[in-house]
Amino acid sequence: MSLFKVAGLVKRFGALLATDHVDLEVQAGEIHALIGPNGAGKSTLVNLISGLHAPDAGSIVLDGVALAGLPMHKRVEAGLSRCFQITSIFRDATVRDNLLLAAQAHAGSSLRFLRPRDAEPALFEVARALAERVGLAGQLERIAGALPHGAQRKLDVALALAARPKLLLLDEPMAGMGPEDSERMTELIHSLRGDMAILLIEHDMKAVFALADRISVLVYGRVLVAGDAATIKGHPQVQAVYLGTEDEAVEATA
Ligand SMILES: Nc1ncnc2c1ncn2[C@@H]1O[C@H](COP(=O)(O)OP(=O)(O)OP(=O)(O)O)[C@@H](O)[C@H]1O
Repeated sequence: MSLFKVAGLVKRFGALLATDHVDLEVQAGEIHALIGPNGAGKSTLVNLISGLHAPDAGSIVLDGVALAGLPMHKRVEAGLSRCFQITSIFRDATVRDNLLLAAQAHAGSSLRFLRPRDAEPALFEVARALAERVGLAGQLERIAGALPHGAQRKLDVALALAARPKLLLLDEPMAGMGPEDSERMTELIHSLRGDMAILLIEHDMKAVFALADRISVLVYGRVLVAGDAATIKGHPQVQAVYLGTEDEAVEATA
């Protein structure tokens, strides 16, 4: 049984069908990439999943919990965590303070039974472990806004990991990165494999093909095809969408 399932999801913006009866399944521990040309509806789908938009129809289920209709914090409680295209860090605070805030926000019942004097070291340890997880253990005292772009994106991932998600949504984690930082981010995402399921929205095809167990191709709001990297690479309609003319792309989704 899949960990995460989207079925018949629809979102309209006026006359525009931005999400056209989308079905999507992510297995536990799987990295599932969502690709598609500009305007295909990737961000809209991610916004529906995370709760920024309300769907017009369809269901979104994570580990048996129906997410559609739940406020964002309830979705986080259900096991969903999201990294944003624009980083959500506190730029004037240190890396440690960013992580402490995130750790505290998600500590929930795990700290309730500790005395206050024991809770603080426990939070510091969570913050340290999160920094280590993303390769920022040596940067804890640095002001987050002064970190290089690649390190800020890593911090963003660490903040999302603080929620200990079952499903991590990564929205263009390589955006604005040079080849070296992209390579490092690919390694980081690879290191998360198995600990949680990941839904990866990314334009960097090298990273997508290196990481994804399965890929769904979105075109004009619809899933054109879903499959492993070999299936997607060899799919003539996908090639038409990416390499062909607009007409071919329209035919591909017809
Ligand atoms: N809030 C909105 N109001 C009206 N139309 C919208 C809104 N958000 C997105 N759209 C439209 O929905 C369609 C899908 O856009 P979306 O941003 O989801 O695509 P995308 O695949 O994420 O594109 P990109 O790769 O460029 O980020 C586009 O035609 C876009 O103009």
